[in-house]
Amino acid sequence: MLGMPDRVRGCLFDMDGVLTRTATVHAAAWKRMFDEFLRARAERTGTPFEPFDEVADYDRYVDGRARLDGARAFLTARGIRLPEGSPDDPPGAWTVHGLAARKNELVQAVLKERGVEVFDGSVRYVHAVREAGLATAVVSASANAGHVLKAAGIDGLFDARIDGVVARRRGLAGKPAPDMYLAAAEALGLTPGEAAVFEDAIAGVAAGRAGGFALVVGVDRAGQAAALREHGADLVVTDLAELLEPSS
Ligand SMILES: O=P(O)(O)OC[C@H]1O[C@@H](O)[C@H](O)[C@@H](O)[C@@H]1O
Repeated sequence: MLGMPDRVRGCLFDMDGVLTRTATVHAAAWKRMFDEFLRARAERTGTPFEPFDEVADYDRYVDGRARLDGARAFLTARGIRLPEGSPDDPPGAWTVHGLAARKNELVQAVLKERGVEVFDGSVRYVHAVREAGLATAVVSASANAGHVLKAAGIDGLFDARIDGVVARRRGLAGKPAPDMYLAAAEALGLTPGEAAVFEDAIAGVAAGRAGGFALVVGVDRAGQAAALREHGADLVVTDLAELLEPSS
């Protein structure tokens, strides 16, 4: 039913890039923040400025991961060691917290200015899933998820939400660990074998595979179908509306 095995009784949706058109907002904010930092550091150390790649670096190091995890992963990949700092660090300070705070400042400014758009095919699919009697949850690394869902007008479509705020409070490991998806299935009263995962990020499909879910659907928004399959997607679509077609 709806492209899923019959044993599936609940659907667990990533948010940025699956439900809402916000992955590009995050990618642009990561680029602006890291480029500000990398340029200043290059000047200070007399080394060449190598910008953040909005596609390759985003997909590989930060997409789907919690803000601090993403900041750390990219810095480590560049061989840059910064102090961890603390949540009180001013945005832009040369610490993991400071850079993450600057990225969040940029994301929030864009969301405030432009609002949030949804993927219509995804919203139609969520409605169809609910009409079929299945439970739904949002599983997002973002600490801004509650605000984004509300701004998009779709917060009422989900029975549970495990987001960046909940993960921090409960000490859940972020994607690619399966913990957030497992917590969402549990919140719906389901086993992983009764739930399907919908993800556009490499770290997200990897979390779905690691959790042993009934189905992992990769949503390819950036021409990375092969990588999504390789890391855990059982099937890949470019839009969830494809799963509404009668042949599926
Ligand atoms: O910074 P936030 O809003 O807590 O979001 C954390 C991460 O959330 C994920 O959903 C995005 O794919 C990442 O790009 C983002 O950085």
